[in-house]
Amino acid sequence: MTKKLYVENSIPAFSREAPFSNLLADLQTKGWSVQDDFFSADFIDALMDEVENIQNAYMLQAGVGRKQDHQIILDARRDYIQWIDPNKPIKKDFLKTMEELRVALNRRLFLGLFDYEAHFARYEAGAFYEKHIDAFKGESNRILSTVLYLNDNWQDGDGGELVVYDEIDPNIELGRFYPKKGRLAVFLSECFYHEVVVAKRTRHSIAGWFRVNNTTGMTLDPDQ
Ligand SMILES: O=C(O)CCC(=O)C(=O)O
Ligand SMILES: [Fe+2]
Repeated sequence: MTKKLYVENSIPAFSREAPFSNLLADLQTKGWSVQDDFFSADFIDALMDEVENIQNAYMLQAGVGRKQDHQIILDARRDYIQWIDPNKPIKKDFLKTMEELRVALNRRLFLGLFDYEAHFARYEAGAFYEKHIDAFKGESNRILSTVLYLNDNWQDGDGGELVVYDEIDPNIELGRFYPKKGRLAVFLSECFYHEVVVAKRTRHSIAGWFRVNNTTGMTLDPDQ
C-alpha cells in the first residue's frame, strides 16, 4: 500500500510564507493589503490575453447576492464576469499560487480557509461598482476578498480606482488604488466597505474570495 502524503505540510513552513510575508504582515496589523507586482508581468499578460479574448456574450452581467438572492441591479454595478474554471494552464497556475497563499494564511493567521473561488471581471467605460461589503457578518462563508488587476498603463484620469473605507467608520476613505497591472488588493470581506469608481476605459481584473466551509447537518457547503 502506498503511503499518503499530507501535502499541506510537505513544504517547509518558512519557504511557504516568505513570498507572502508583506501581505501577511499587513493583514495581521490592518486587515487589508495592496501589493504591487504580486505576479510577474509575463504572467499577467497571459491572464490578460485570456480575459480579453472572452466576448461579452460569453460573460455574465454581474449580480448582487448569491443563489436565491441573486439580482441584477444595474444601479449597483455594471461589470461582466466569468467564473474561473481551472482548465487552461495559466488559470491553473493562478489558482496554484492562490492555493499556496491560502496555506500561508491558514498557517500564519489561523483563518481556517477552505477554498477559493474567483472570476474574471470586465468593466467597460462607464462601468462601476457602488460602495458595498462582500460579506455580512455571520451570513457568508467569504472571509478574505482578493482583486488582481491586469491593466497596462493605467493613467490619471482613467478612473476605475478601488476605494477602500475604514473598518470602524466607513465614511472615512483609507485609500484609492489604480487597477494597475500586477497589483493585488486583499481585505477581510466582512470588515471593509469598498467601491469601484466609474472607469473611463475598459478595466480587467480577477476578483476572488477565500472561504470557510460552513457545512452543517442541514445544509451542504459550498453552495453549488
Ligand atoms: O475590482 C475591484 O477593484 C473590486 C471588485 C469588487 O469589489 C467585487 O467584485 O466585489
Ligand atoms: Fe467587492
